Amino acid sequence: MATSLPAPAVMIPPRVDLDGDDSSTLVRGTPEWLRRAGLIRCALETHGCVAVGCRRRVPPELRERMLVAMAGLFALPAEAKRRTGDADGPYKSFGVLLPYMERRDSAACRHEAFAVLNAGGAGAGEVARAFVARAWPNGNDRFLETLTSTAAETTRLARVILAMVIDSYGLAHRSDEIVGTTDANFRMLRYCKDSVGTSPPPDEQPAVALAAHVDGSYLTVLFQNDVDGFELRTRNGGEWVGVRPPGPDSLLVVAGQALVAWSNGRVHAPLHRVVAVGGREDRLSCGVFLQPTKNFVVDAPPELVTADTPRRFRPFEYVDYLRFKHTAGNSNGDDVLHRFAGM
Ligand SMILES: O=C(O)CCC(=O)C(=O)O
Ligand SMILES: [Fe+2]
Repeated sequence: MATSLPAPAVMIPPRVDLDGDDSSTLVRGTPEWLRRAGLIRCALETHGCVAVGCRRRVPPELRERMLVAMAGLFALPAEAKRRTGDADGPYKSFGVLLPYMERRDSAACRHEAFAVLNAGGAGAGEVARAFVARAWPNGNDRFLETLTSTAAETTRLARVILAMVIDSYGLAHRSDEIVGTTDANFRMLRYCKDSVGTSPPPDEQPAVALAAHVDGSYLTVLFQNDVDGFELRTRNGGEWVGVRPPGPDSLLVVAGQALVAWSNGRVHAPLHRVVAVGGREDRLSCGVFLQPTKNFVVDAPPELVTADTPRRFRPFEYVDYLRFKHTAGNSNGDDVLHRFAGM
């Protein structure tokens, strides 16, 4: 009798609503803000991810519009997509494989990604306009408006979540400086059903469409269409579990290594990947990577270095960490921060 692998475990990340109980906004510093901040922090320490509900900032209509816009972008001829790529410019885009991915099997080729760098700060509008002008020389105002709104709102949300985590450690007086020195890169991904769309035979592991990695950001805030495939490795057991997407009302927040370093190892940045689950449609996902600005020195505050929790990482400039992580030969596994800055 044929044996099959057990069905992969699925986790449903805890969900925290940021909209407030009525139409009011959640007010910073209030007991309710701190209560929800505590839930987010706890989820990031335990699982490295959390789902957040935020209809006000990123309403389902905007997500839907962005997903439709992305389908149009990915449907462009390869030549138009390639035009958006520029190793030296702000468009680290189509077909650009990071060194750590090149060394892997064809998994790296099973997805396409566009990155619009610095999509959340001053000058974000210019960057988005330049990106769109490269993809559509005759212009595409609708795409530009959708990209700009989605990147801006998702970035704002990511900054609120980062402030909540910092406040939740009792360090509200440090939030403004840390949150104010962040960059946000917006990323759009497609996992093509033609290359990943067949379910593996029951006795085989699923095909990996985005190689396992950790994010370098403080936080990554993602949403997707209804094609699953995101998996993470749990903190203690180390097994791969599928993450059930939180639905059209919420976004998935994944912790990255900058937050691990800042929190002196309290937050967990999970190793994650995207696998083919077989489908009728392409998987589309997008989101914002909120990270320290290049020359920001990431350093755990003295309040988080205690007798029980001695310093785990030396202070480092974020750009040096990125350089280390993207150097061929330094894999992008969950030990990269430890190898770069571990004490
Ligand atoms: O497609 C996804 O949901 C995950 C993307 C991701 O992990 C990344 O781009 O770092
Ligand atoms: Fe990632």
